[in-house]
Amino acid sequence: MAIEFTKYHGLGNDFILIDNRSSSEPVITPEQAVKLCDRHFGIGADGVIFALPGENGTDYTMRIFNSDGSEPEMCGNGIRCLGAFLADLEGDAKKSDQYRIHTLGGVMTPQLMPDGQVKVDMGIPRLLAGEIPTTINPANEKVINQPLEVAGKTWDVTCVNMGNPHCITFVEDVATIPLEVIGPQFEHHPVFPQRINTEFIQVVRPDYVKMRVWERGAGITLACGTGACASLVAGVLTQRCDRKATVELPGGPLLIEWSQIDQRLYMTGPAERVFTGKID
Ligand SMILES: N[C@@H](CCC[C@H](N)C(=O)O)C(=O)O
Repeated sequence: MAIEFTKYHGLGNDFILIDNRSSSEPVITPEQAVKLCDRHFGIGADGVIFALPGENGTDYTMRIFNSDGSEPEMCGNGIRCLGAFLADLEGDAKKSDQYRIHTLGGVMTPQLMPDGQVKVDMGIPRLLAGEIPTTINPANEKVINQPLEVAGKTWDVTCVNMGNPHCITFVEDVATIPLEVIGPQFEHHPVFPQRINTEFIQVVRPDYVKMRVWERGAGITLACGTGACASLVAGVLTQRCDRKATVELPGGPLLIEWSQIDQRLYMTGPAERVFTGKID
């Protein structure tokens, strides 16, 4: 059976999107996803995203496999791509510019903006150690500027769950961080029982930061939407950032706002269709 797919990216964080609306289980296994994501022997992507029927009164459900076949709860760049993909699939039948999407990390709401960007209500960040999850602190305490030994060095880390888990550390110069060496050591550190996404942040101004990321299950990527949101939260909690800032990633900028009114995170950025194809 041939399966149609569309390749999208959000700032170079790239995904294979599959119309899975006629079934509540992904039509591709995690093992097949690993093969499709391979950049030499497959299509090449950071993950495979499925558009499934909505659950609990939502419009649709998003599920995603990382390029290593693991299943994360959420993906920020991916949900912008999913919003654009759904609008394409619905075509003239589209009734709204906004979708309520069920994910394993909670309900997220991407909205297609008139300028082609996608703005997403990413929900309220969770900050307790037990919610990350991490054993750095007792389960009912936050993890803000806590020392963590990784690769023979002590890093001050702040942990934030944006549906998926993030560990943020602030550095002088992101360009000097040997991501491919220390990224895996953060990801597999025993204090993170479900592994971790790790963001290194250089604060240029309170409203402009540079970020590099090592993603759980995908390694170095050009952008991470949930990571950008988690990093802004960490920047506010440690008095380094304004509540609204541009996060500059290797693939380009995301605008992130942590609303004082409803305490929710809002992420605005692009979602680009690249090509369509068929998997035999
Ligand atoms: N790139 C994504 C995050 C994808 C999931 C992540 N690798 C995880 O395992 O949590 C984003 O844009 O948020």
